[in-house]
Amino acid sequence: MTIQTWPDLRYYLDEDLKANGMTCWRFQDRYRRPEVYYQRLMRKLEYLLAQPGMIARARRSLVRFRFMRMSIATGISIPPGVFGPGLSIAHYGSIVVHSKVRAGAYCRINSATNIGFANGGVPYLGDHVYISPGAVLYGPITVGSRVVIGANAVVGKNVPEDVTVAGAPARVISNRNSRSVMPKFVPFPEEHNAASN
Ligand SMILES: CC(=O)SCCNC(=O)CCNC(=O)[C@H](O)C(C)(C)COP(=O)(O)OP(=O)(O)OC[C@H]1O[C@@H](n2cnc3c(N)ncnc32)[C@H](O)[C@@H]1OP(=O)(O)O
Repeated sequence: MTIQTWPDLRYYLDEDLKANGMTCWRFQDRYRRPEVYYQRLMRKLEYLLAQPGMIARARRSLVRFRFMRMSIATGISIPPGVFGPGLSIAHYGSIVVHSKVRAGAYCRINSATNIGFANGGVPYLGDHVYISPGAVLYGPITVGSRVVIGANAVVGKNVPEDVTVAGAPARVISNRNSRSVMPKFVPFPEEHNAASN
């Protein structure tokens, strides 16, 4: 699912706020939560990229400019169209994600992480994947839903659902899933919840 319509955009913005522990967006949050502001500009850009016409193109240029400026200010480089609804970016600071990566809903990503291209492809991540600080994911791999990637893990192979992996190279260290490490405010809706715990 990607953002195509105005209701899609509203849905993504609402789920992103929930996943970041917020109930509404106020002007001052641009300065208090710059990583969430970055994310909102990313969602607006995703919406505008799907709109035809001259006006949309003009608005797209403006939003893209503000998005790029926030990218430099926050150190976050997540291209539009990568993460599903309910993304939660834990802190500003270096986060780099390749534009072809696809990730599901309600993922949480920490700083000093990199999800990138290698061996001819990029990772595909399921829902509710928790990425700890310093993790690197690369290559044409699949990371199952509700996985925890440990701090400083180097992940270059497929990871099954509902496990915790850590180390370099990463290996499964337990069958604990991301429910145990996600903050309480990250939603686990029923449809994303079937196999957890
Ligand atoms: C600013 C902020 O606060 S942002 C938030 C930052 N914090 C985080 O993101 C939390 C990151 N947490 C981790 O990395 C944790 O280690 C987890 C969640 C991956 C694993 O936690 P647990 O399931 O409790 O694992 P546990 O501590 O029992 O360790 C099990 C084994 O894995 C090893 N292990 C755990 N984490 C790692 C790791 N990141 N890298 C390598 N080995 C690890 C342990 O040494 C232990 O090995 P042993 O059995 O040989 O002694």
